Amino acid sequence: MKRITLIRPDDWHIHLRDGAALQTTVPHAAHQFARAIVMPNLRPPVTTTGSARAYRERILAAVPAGLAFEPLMTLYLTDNTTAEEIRAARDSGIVHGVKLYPAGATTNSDSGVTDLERVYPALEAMAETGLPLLVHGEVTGPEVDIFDRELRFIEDRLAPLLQRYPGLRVVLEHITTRDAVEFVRAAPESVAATITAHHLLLNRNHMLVGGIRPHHYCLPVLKRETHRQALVEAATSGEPRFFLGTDSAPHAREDKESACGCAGMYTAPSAIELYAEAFDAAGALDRLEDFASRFGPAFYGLPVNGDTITLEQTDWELPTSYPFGDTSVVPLRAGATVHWRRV
Ligand SMILES: NC(=O)N[C@@H](CC(=O)O)C(=O)O
Ligand SMILES: [Zn+2]
Ligand SMILES: [Zn+2]
Repeated sequence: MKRITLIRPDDWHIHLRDGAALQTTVPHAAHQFARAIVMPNLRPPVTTTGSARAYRERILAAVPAGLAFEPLMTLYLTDNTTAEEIRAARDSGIVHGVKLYPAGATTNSDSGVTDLERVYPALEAMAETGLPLLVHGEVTGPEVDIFDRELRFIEDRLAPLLQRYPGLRVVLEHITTRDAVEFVRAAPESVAATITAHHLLLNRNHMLVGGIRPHHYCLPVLKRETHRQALVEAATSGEPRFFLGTDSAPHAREDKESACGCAGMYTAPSAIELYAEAFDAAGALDRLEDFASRFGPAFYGLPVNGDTITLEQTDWELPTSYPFGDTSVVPLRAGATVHWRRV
């Protein structure tokens, strides 16, 4: 039986939600990962260090006894974020990034940035202090096809932004296209990208062929197979600027299985196993540890974790759903087989 031991991984992009949902999301994350970059798109969003500190306490209160889990907090960038707020965040030691959601791009992004010019003072402070900008890289104009929104963001928004702030540290989150891979490769070393397990495993046929599958709908939306292949190639390349970020994004079952379903896949319960499947399929299991456990800490200037996890190639079935507050959440692979398992 194939087995692999890794330095304990971290998740550099997760949605834990809030309130009762934390009782589900935090244990799932903490069983997998030592640390996670926690996205701030709550309602209302986490826009200040004070609210990040309070959210961090609520997360820590949901960590199961006996597990160590460190939430790495982020602020939600708005048109009104000041340079002082950025400096306070940096000085706090608990905030590790600032998230740019173009207004209207994704779940709970209506308080997002309407025009990059409005956040120049905040970006300047980030470039000065080295606090990374974490980017949901999609434009939102109704005239732009949903499959082109990442590329348009890169060319029309991100490239000029990096010209203006060459020192700015940027993580292009949950990349989905060959174009994004090429952009990161050509960009300065201060630019990196996270890649999800679902974008390594699925293409848009998995969402649309044989019936529309709301649990395979996320943003940026799944792309064609050639893009998936480019992502696998990047993730398994050993290049340190591509690292693990699950973008695990739970929504209540009824909000997904709906005439207007929410975007997001819940991958936290079996995230590292799903990555192992993708790396194994590419014949690159020996590259998983760097991607999952070393490159993220290196980018964020943090030490690698001191303990390990072991995975073995065994089939097991994921539950069809998990409790989620007073409702339920359907994970990716619900009721189906996962081919790797933590031991
Ligand atoms: N990825 C998603 O499809 N959804 C995320 C938001 C995001 O990361 O864009 C969510 O918060 O639900
Ligand atoms: Zn996003
Ligand atoms: Zn996300």
